[in-house]
Amino acid sequence: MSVGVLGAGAFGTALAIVLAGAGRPVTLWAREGADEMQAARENARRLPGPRFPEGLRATGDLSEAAAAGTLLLAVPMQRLRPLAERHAAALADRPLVACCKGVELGTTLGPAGVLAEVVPEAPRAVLTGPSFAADIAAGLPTALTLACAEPDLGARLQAQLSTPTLRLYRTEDVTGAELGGALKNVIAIACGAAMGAGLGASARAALMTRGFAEMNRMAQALGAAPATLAGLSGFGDLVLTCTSEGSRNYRFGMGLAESRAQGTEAAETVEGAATARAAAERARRLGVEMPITEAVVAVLDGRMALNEAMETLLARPLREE
Ligand SMILES: NC(=O)C1=CN([C@@H]2O[C@H](COP(=O)(O)OP(=O)(O)OC[C@H]3O[C@@H](n4cnc5c(N)ncnc54)[C@H](OP(=O)(O)O)[C@@H]3O)[C@@H](O)[C@H]2O)C=CC1
Ligand SMILES: O=C(CO)COP(=O)(O)O
Repeated sequence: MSVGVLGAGAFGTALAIVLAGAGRPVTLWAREGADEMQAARENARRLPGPRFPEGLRATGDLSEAAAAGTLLLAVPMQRLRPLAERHAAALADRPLVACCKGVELGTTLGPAGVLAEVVPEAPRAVLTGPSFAADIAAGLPTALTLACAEPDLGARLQAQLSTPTLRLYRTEDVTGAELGGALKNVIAIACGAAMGAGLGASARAALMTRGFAEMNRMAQALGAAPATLAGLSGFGDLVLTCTSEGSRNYRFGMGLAESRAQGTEAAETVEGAATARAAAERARRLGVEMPITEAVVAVLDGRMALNEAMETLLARPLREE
């Protein structure tokens, strides 16, 4: 089965490389620079280094990629709706796998919810979990979650998108999988800020653990299963992103501590910034407490300095774990 990847950022390119390397014919659509990539056999701008396998073709013509049997949508979360709206007709009749992590500003929907609104007739799934694009493209072992509410389609996509180095686990809990992938980026910003401020590894462990608790509160309020949050898409991705400077969200948090990140959200893809705001809004509406997320938003919006945010978290009433 052929695969079309829409969005030639780091992640889309890495997925295209590993799938083509495993023998799937893959067409990678880039809105800019496709001819250069196709000639150089490399995405020098977004994922420099890894070479394109023979079965990978880059194109600037979306309809070529959209003709594939399965489509992976690998653009940042806040860009998913404009992309899907613009190309709704081309996306309408084949499985769409959203590969973005986040909550949409305004609607507070995840990627599956956005696709359900824009292209309701297309079967959909979400691919999420702990993986850096560079690791996937280098053929390093990686395990991800493929979430699909339709079990038969989920099983087909799991088989189609697994390779000898990219191992997919399946779940029908789409809400849990997408919230795990979205909310861990907010906690990664908090952890990066704590480490950047020199608060130490114990403080980071506390933020990860209490962050995981608030991820679970939000997810369960929306009907997700705790087991999904404990899996690759929640706990797994939280661990990766909160402990590695390979993460853009974590690095962005470190930058906040050094007062050099405010206003730089647009410089690279930092999904946790918009997601923190959207998740905090959703949590307030649901009556769910998310103190770390609220603290991240307060710092991002310039309403609190980082040390004030930490003091506010530490001054919360003592309670049972
Ligand atoms: N990088 C990683 O390690 C991982 C990323 N992800 C997720 O994948 C998603 C994408 O991230 P990533 O690939 O890293 O991001 P990048 O910043 O590397 O690339 C984003 C890509 O999206 C393209 N894009 C943005 N807006 C549009 C649009 N309206 N139409 C078409 N293309 C558009 C950009 O095009 P252009 O180049 O022309 O600007 C760029 O190629 C995020 O949700 C991220 O959380 C998930 C796991 C791992
Ligand atoms: O989602 C990721 C790892 O699973 C990538 O993390 P960043 O977006 O923070 O770089």
